[in-house]
Amino acid sequence: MAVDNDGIAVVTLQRPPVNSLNLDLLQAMNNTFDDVAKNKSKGMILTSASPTVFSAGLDIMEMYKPDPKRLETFWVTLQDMWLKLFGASFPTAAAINGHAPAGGCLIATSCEYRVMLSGKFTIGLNETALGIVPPTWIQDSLRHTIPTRQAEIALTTGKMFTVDEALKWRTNRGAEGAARLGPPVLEGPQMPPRSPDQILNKTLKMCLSPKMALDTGIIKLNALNEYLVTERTTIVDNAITFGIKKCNDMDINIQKRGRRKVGLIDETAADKAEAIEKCKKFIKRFDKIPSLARGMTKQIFRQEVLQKLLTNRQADTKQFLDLVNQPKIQQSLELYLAMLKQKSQK
Ligand SMILES: CCCCCCCCCCC/C=C/C(=O)SCCNC(=O)CCNC(=O)[C@H](O)C(C)(C)COP(=O)(O)OP(=O)(O)OC[C@H]1O[C@@H](n2cnc3c(N)ncnc32)[C@H](O)[C@@H]1OP(=O)(O)O
Repeated sequence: MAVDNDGIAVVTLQRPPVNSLNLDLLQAMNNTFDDVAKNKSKGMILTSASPTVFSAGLDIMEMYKPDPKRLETFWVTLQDMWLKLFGASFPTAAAINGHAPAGGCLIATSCEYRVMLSGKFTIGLNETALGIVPPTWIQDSLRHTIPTRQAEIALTTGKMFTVDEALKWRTNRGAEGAARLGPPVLEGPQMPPRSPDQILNKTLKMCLSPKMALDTGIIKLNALNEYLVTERTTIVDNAITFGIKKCNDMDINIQKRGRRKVGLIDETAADKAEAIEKCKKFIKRFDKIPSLARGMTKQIFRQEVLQKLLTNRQADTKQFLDLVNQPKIQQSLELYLAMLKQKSQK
């Protein structure tokens, strides 16, 4: 842990090669979170010493052929880590400088703010894809971060989000929708881009002109009708071009406005230093907010989710121990470890 001049603690996970969460690392995290609270730090930023992995999630070695007592302590320590981090009264942010699967995503979603490095990294709760049901409180962490519907789809599909997807969700309207209609007809001498309103107003003006004879007016209206029907694609393209130009003139970012944000991460950064700076900026937002009021408001906001685990802690532990001790799960863990080893040797 390093505390900067502003009193913000930067906590770096440092368990090579992939910061997998074993009992020792979880205990060290818990002690550090207690220190941050005791020192009355202004806030805490979690990051990783690895250049490519924030955290690979739970250390599978803790669950494979486990010692029963250690396994129980491992799970209770993980619960403690989550209760301390999710329930921390001080501001928390994650500078996610690499992959964050499963338990890695849990740490990130337990924080209040997330900045992830742009690049080929992924983040998400992949448990379902591994044949495991994520415990309620782990599901709650995601549901607390992104909209319920997207959380349900992500959890049931074991979705690992790319950085871009984590920031945004699927597209609906906007620039990409326009692209689906084909390339817009750009400005030219024959067809300058005009809004549909401009075209109709001009025709109406012509038709209402006292100089216009009735038969000429009818001919013109018929011509307009034919034009609207046969040239509808061009008209739509022109309307889109017109809209895009207007948005650009008004400095409106249509690319961003057209996409729905999933918000699993709040911002991206080019490197770790920038990610930490952005996290600090988030924490400094609370400089003028009384810290007691802030902390209590956060805890009330998160209370329901925290209380659910506190009430069901023993049952949750028993469920985990029963699951891990199943021969079928032990077999899956063995296969998964072998697969990871094989992949790392390639
Ligand atoms: C199957 C799980 C059953 C769990 C049973 C019940 C649990 C209920 C609780 C549910 C809540 C949380 C669950 C979890 O967190 S489970 C862990 C899920 N994590 C993953 O699936 C990530 C696996 N790792 C990776 O995908 C990659 O390692 C990663 C993208 C993170 C990094 O890739 P990179 O190429 O940089 O590194 P390598 O893959 O080469 O790995 C290097 C060495 O590290 C070992 N490794 C990786 N991840 C783990 C891990 N989670 N636990 C232990 N060891 C891990 C890997 O085998 C390599 O080892 P060697 O160098 O010795 O070959």
